Amino acid sequence: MLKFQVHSPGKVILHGEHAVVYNRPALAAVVGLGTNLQFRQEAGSQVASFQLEALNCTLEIQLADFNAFLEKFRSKYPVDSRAKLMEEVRGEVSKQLERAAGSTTKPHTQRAFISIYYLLAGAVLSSPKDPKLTLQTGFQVQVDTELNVGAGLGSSASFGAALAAAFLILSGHFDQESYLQEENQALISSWAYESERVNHGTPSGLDNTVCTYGGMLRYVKGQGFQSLSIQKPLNILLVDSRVSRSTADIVAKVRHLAEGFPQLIEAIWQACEELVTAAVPLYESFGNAQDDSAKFEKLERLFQINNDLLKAIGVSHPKLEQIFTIAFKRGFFSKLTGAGAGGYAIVLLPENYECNEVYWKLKEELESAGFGVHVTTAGGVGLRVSSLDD
Ligand SMILES: Nc1ncnc2c1ncn2[C@@H]1O[C@H](COP(=O)(O)OP(=O)(O)OP(=O)(O)O)[C@@H](O)[C@H]1O
Ligand SMILES: C[C@@](O)(CCO)CC(=O)[O-]
Repeated sequence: MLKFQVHSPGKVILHGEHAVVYNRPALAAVVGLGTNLQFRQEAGSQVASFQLEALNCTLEIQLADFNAFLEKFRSKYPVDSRAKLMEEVRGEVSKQLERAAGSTTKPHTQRAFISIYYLLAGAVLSSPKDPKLTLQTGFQVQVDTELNVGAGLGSSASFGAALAAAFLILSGHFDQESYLQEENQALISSWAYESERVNHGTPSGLDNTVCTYGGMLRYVKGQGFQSLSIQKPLNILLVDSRVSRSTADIVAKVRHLAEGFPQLIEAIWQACEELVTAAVPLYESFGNAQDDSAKFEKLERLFQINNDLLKAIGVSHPKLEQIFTIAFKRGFFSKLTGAGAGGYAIVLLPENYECNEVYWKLKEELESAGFGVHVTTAGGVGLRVSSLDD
């Protein structure tokens, strides 16, 4: 019986959030927090069951219903039509949820169920093993996460990448030994992107790419990415403003602003691009010299400029401003990350920050002001599959 686990990291955008939606480059990196998925096939079971800890719910799919759905889809559409598949899955899931719980299912749960059903059906329909593959053995999937959902750390892409890897292994696209091959990583990332599409209308593709491949990377929508060759991960403090918001809503508000003042906002995107260009060599050389303090100071300035540009497009929030002020007062530089209007801020931490008394004061002050604080690194490894003991 198939049994394995997947760890898929979350991400921070270091520079270029929002600008990336308008085809400008962004720099992003994985963080040391992520989603953990455990997959166990169960002999004799006819149910696929999903325990989603973050949403405090368990979702079930009866294999007989799922196989009937696949058969109907195959008879009506080309199996590689993702647009049709998403449409059909939305209909099927809302029927199933209505049957199970009336109309009481929360939006997060509904979206998670659509992602699960869509990615599972997509992986099985495109199986290289058998064009008529159906699921014969039930399984249990347990998903735990260290990422807050809807806070800018890419929980949806991390969740989608973990599901994609599990379902692609289940349907024979690759196995635990070959998932790191280039074409298999590209497949995981492309299905994680599909999961993102369930949540946002037009994601840039940045989040699923960085979660899958890891490290730190420069990304341009529609053009792919380049991995930065960093010497070592960067130390950062993630600060949770505890203000939740919807990425899709904020992206829509920024689009409205950009339509109202096209040249002005275009100039901001141009500045964001220059910022990424200036930042890349700094990140790539950081850590290769005895004394990095001059480079670190430049990075701090770039953090500040980037944050001010994001404030200019209206995606800050009074709680984020409070975080920036506390950090600045203690001599640290910070910026919002991701969509903004809440979610997380990142504070840049110097080498040996633990030996610095001011760091501990900063942490204490942020915590007593009610913010969630988590020290981590930016730029570690991407999605990993490993074996699972009982
Ligand atoms: N651990 C999880 N378990 C179940 N569903 C999850 C989990 N993490 C994310 N999701 C799904 O992702 C959706 C959240 O997506 P959203 O894009 O709003 O947040 P995010 O990815 O954390 O933020 P951002 O895209 O700004 O980084 C949820 O509605 C849910 O469907
Ligand atoms: C705001 C945004 O740039 C980042 C969200 O994490 C939107 C996107 O890239 O899709």
